[in-house]
Amino acid sequence: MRVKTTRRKGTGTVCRAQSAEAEVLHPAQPPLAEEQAEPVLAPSLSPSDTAVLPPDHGGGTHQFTGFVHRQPPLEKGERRVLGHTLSARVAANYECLQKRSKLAFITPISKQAAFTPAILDQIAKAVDECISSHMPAQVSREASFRQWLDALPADLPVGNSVEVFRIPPDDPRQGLAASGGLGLRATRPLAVGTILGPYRGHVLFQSEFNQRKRDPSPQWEQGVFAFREQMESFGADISVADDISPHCKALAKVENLTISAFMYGNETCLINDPRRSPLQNPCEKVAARAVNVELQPVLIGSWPFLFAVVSRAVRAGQELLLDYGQAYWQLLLEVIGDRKAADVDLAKQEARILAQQPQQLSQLSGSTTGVETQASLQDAVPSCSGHASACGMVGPAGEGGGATSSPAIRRELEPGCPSAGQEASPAAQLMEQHSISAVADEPSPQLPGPRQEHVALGPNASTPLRPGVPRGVLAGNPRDQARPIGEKGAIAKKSSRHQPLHSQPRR
Ligand SMILES: C[S@@+](CC[C@H](N)C(=O)[O-])C[C@H]1O[C@@H](n2cnc3c(N)ncnc32)[C@H](O)[C@@H]1O
Repeated sequence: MRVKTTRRKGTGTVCRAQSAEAEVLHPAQPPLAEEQAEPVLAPSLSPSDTAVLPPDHGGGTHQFTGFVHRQPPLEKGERRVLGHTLSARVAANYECLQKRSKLAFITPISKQAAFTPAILDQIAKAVDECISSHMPAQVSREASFRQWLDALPADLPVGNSVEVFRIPPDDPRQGLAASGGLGLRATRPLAVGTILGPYRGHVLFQSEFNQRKRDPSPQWEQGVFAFREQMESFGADISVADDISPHCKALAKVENLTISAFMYGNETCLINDPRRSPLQNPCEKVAARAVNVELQPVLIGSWPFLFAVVSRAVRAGQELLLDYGQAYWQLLLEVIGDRKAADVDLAKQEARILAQQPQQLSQLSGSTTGVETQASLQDAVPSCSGHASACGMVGPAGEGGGATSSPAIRRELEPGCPSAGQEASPAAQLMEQHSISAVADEPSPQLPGPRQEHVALGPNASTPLRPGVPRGVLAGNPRDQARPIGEKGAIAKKSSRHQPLHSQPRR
């Protein structure tokens, strides 16, 4: 969701005093009788009959989901702020920007009339109150803005005004219930401006995100394409308009940021899209009244954080719904197409190998069953030795599953692997003797090659789940510098082999 900001001076901003004085709100907050926002409430899930509890992130395949109780541990250099786990590179930029920040503000970035200035003010105040109520006791209200920033809590809870539920089988949205989908609903009436919580996730530069989605953890057993699908499905771009503020020029020049809730998410990552059949018709439009939540970027100091905020009054029991945007669904369709093509390709290869050489393969593996033969074949497929992780390969059979034997996947994922000119491994030589490599190396016309992806939406496009963002100089490395963002109101997607498609992934 790349959102053009039309921030009005003096609105939607909470100014925190730099001095030892108490915080100053300005402008004065007008009372909003009907649309009184509430700060995020204490954590807990309502134990209703259909409520679903999140899995722990603690090993086993169940960790591979969006909504997790415990997030993965921090990697070296990473930092967790307000539910946003910043990669080491992002964290370095964050620290640098915040250190130099002259902005002692909490500023929701206004976008496309989603919220009135009064509601933006209210959001700013609610964020401030929510953060303050989760600050360590030693950071008083009189702390300087810098101290306050340094002490921002690692996470903020989602209150018990929402609960997770399983989508019922009679839900009119095609495929949502069948995929075992979860959703989020209100447990009581929610007013416009209510903050549901941070959109918790892993914040990466776009280039890091592209690398990460090709590099699943060794425990992931469903192939690289399925991993990518999940990463995209829970991804959102953190979008800040270039002219967000004269104080934030540096930020506007940072490379695009993506946040993925996959394996990191809280309840907010379960907010569904209201479209009926977006996977059949990704261009399906959404009636504004069907949407009741926005992913709202809020600048805290000089850094944008994403919060899920109620944008239309919600009744108790009503599902919370977010317009993912057409670009999301177009990209998701593309990703699903890639995954299916890889599956088909793999199945074909395995069938052909088994049909052609069952006897020899049995002898080769010393086994007599087809299953064992497949397993030993996967063992024999040359791997990117020493590059397993960087190449996105999932290792030997038993760890990575059959998907790694797909040449298409290897083509896409093995930039660091031995090239054709290099000496083949003993296993590869053995395979060659048995006519296996010819099959494995056959090009697959259905499969896409590596692609460069970039999705950005202009201010007039409907909001995709993936917000777009900043570009820039702060990334330091020229390779990380901004890529062009599309024309206003347009979708810009670069693909070396594909026509521009739009948006996003799914589970
Ligand atoms: C961010 S997740 C939302 C939570 C998801 N339902 C779950 O159970 O994890 C986004 C995914 O939910 C599914 N989804 C959301 N809205 C949908 C809709 N209107 N129709 C079909 N699938 C939908 C898609 O699989 C999509 O990629």
